Amino acid sequence: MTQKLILASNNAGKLKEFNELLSTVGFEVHAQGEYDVPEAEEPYFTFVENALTKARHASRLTGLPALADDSGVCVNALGGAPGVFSARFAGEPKSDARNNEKLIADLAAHDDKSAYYYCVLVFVRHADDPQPVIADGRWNGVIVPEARGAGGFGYDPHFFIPELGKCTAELAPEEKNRLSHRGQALRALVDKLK
Ligand SMILES: O=P(O)(O)OP(=O)(O)OP(=O)(O)OC[C@H]1O[C@@H](n2cnc3c(O)ncnc32)[C@H](O)[C@@H]1O
Ligand SMILES: [Mg+2]
Repeated sequence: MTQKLILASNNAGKLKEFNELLSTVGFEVHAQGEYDVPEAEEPYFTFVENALTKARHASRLTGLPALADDSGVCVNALGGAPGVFSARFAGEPKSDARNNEKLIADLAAHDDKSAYYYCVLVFVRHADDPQPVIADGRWNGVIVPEARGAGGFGYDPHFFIPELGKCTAELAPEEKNRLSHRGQALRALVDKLK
């Protein structure tokens, strides 16, 4: 039996990756936008609290199980910034282009360009689920000043994987999903749901 699930996100890049990742796992996936769920507040300083809030919000408004993702890029020389603030690093309105510009400018004076993507997923069976299912994933890379590639979203044109010699925007969708923080987290989550 397929189980209906709400993806508690408005980010088109994430939704595309989740549709690819979840297509094989027996869930009928609906973005929260299909149910007119507005964006939830993300007031917290931890990924897990923001993800839990987003999942509960979507589940409360739809009456369905919900999966939320809170993620970001954490840059070591910047003390882990932009981290939980990745989506709005350069302020409102959200803009990948301005976020990337600010990241490159802030890092220009630093030799250490190492960074990692981090993703927490939270699944709730209902809005007040006392046992949310939580999984995370991490993907190490290096921030490069020149944009490369047209795939992915967000910081992908500047997130370089030394072992592949490519930025994550240069990867085929399947390759990104196989390696990414989100792919790792989703496989761990699905294992916990079995
Ligand atoms: O909250 P929702 O609606 O899911 O969408 P969002 O874009 O606001 O998502 P987050 O609050 O979790 O912020 C995550 C940001 O981190 C960045 N990010 C996360 N995963 C990424 C990935 O796989 N590739 C590139 N950038 C990523 C990107 O800038 C995202 O906007
Ligand atoms: Mg957000």
